[in-house]
Amino acid sequence: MSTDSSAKTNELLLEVRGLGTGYGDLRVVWDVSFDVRAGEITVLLGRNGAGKTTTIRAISGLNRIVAGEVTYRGESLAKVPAHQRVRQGIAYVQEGKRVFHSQTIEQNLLLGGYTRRMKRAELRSEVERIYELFPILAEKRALPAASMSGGQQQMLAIGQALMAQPRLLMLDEPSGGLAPVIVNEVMERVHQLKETGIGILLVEQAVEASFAIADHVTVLDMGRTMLSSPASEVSDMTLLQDAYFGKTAG
Ligand SMILES: Nc1ncnc2c1ncn2[C@@H]1O[C@H](COP(=O)(O)OP(=O)(O)OP(=O)(O)O)[C@@H](O)[C@H]1O
Repeated sequence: MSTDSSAKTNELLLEVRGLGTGYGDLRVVWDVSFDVRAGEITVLLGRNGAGKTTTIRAISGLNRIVAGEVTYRGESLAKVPAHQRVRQGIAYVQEGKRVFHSQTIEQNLLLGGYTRRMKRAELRSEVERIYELFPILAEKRALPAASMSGGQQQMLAIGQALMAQPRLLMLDEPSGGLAPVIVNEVMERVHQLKETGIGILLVEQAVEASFAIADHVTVLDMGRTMLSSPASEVSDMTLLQDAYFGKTAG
C-alpha cells in the first residue's frame, strides 16, 4: 500500500491528550487520553454512554474538539476539516455502517476508493489488495452485498474504508449484532490488518474478544479515562470486567 510503505513501525500516529468534546453545548467527554501507533491496535472499552463513539467522532472531525489536544503524525487536528482528515489518512467505519445492498461487493469496494481520486489502474490494484486481505470478498465479488452474512458485510465495510489507503483506521463496534463465533472471525481479520502497518483504534463492547488482539487498552467511564495501559501490563482484570458488566447491566 502506498501510504504504508513510508510508515515506520511503531510510529506514533495519534496522540489524544485531555480531550473534551460533545454535541453543541452539551459536553459528554471531559478528559480522555491515549495513543495509537502504526502497526498496533488500541482498544477503547467502556460501558454504554461512556463516550467512546463521541471520542472517535471528534478525531474524525464530526464533533468539535473543545478541550485538550488531538495530534495526528505530530500535527494538531483542531483546525483540520473532516474531509481533509480522510485525505490525510484517517478512516472511520461507523457503528452499524451499512454497505450498498443492491451493488456488488466489487462495486462497493470501488466506491470506497473515490475519496482518493485514484486512477483506474490504482483502484484496480487496491481492490486486489483488499481481496488478498479478505478472500471471502474476492470469492463473492460479483454478488450483491445483500447476499453476504452480517460478518461478511462488516468485512466489506472495513474493506471499503481501506480503499481510501488510511494510516489510521477507526472501527466503532465491528462486532455489533454478530454471533460470538463470527465476532472472533472479525477480530482475527482486524488483528491481521495491523501487519499491513496501519494503526487501529477499535471501539468495542466485546471485551474479551477485543482484549485478545489489543496492544494497548484504554477504558473510559463518564467521558474520562479510567485506565490506559499496554495490554501486556493489565494484570488486574477488574476494570475490564467493570466495563463488561456495565454493559450487561445497562
Ligand atoms: N447526537 C447526540 N446528541 C446529544 N447527546 C448524545 C448524542 N449522541 C450521544 N450522546 C450522549 O453522549 C454520551 C456518550 O455517548 P457515546 O455514544 O459516545 O457513548 P459510547 O461509549 O459510544 O456508548 P455506546 O456503546 O452506547 O455507543 C451519552 O450520554 C449519550 O447519550
